[in-house]
Amino acid sequence: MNQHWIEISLKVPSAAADAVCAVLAALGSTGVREREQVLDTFIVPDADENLPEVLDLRAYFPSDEDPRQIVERIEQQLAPLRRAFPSPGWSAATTGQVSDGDWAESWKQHFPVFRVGSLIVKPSWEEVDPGDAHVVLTLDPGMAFGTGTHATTRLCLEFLVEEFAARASAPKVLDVGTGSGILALAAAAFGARGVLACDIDADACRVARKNAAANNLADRIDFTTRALEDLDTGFDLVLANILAEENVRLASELVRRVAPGGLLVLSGILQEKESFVREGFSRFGLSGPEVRSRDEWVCLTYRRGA
Ligand SMILES: C[S@@+](CC[C@H](N)C(=O)[O-])C[C@H]1O[C@@H](n2cnc3c(N)ncnc32)[C@H](O)[C@@H]1O
Repeated sequence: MNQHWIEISLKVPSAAADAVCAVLAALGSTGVREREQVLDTFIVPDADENLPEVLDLRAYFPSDEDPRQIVERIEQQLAPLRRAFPSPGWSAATTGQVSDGDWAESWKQHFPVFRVGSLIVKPSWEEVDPGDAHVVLTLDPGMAFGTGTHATTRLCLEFLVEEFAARASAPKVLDVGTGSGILALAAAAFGARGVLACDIDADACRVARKNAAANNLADRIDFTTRALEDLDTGFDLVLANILAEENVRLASELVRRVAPGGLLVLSGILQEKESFVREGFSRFGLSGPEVRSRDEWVCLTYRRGA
């Protein structure tokens, strides 16, 4: 499929970048890049880190829209942000049309089809032959984290594939920090008997619901923005791909939600933070952890006593 896209270029002061990306997403952008990088960042930037003062953004819209109207709507929506973040760094939004042959090729480098055991995750623009895979999920890059390309997500997917292959009964699953919904979708598709997925970010829940519907899994997963402490308990698998600090901060609430004999999977942990997380979970009498690692990330799986 040779799909065409409208590319919007825009320079923005870095302080306004999050708000600008939210505006672009709300206006229908299917993705935003900063130079060659995809804005799918896991690590909260260090306050002392020297970020460039001006970011050169590229946002992509489906080509069935009128480019002039897109620019007009963007400029209208950005007017309050230009006032709130006064800077000489702002540029006007400009458009060009690109085809799969150019930007989407580099997009594809960031979001290739990938396989984890019996699971295939693919973007909607790719057709795949499932072969002997049990599950094929379609997930497009959007404004929520989690197309599976990040090591922390991949580690959780590896866990899910192995766990579902090994267990005799269908588990009840809680996905804390669902982002795009990828882990919840995988669990539901592998046959979980119930999946609850939460995220503090309402936009993430909206994207995740859309992804669930696109994969015919909407009736198998409940998405919520409710806080962890307000959620049910008694889950056989609790997945938390959130940062090390957040895992430790939520430790007792996470453990409380695991059913006796159930598993707690903690991801989003840089290797250098592993001992900090182990320490944070040492007081609960859990067994483990089993450790998986990829790049500079680790994923810890604990089991609660039966
Ligand atoms: C790194 S993303 C993980 C997305 C997806 N689960 C994956 O594995 O790719 C972390 C997500 O956790 C959410 N999050 C962070 N802290 C949270 C909390 N305390 N409760 C619920 N969600 C949280 C963020 O909004 C973000 O969407």
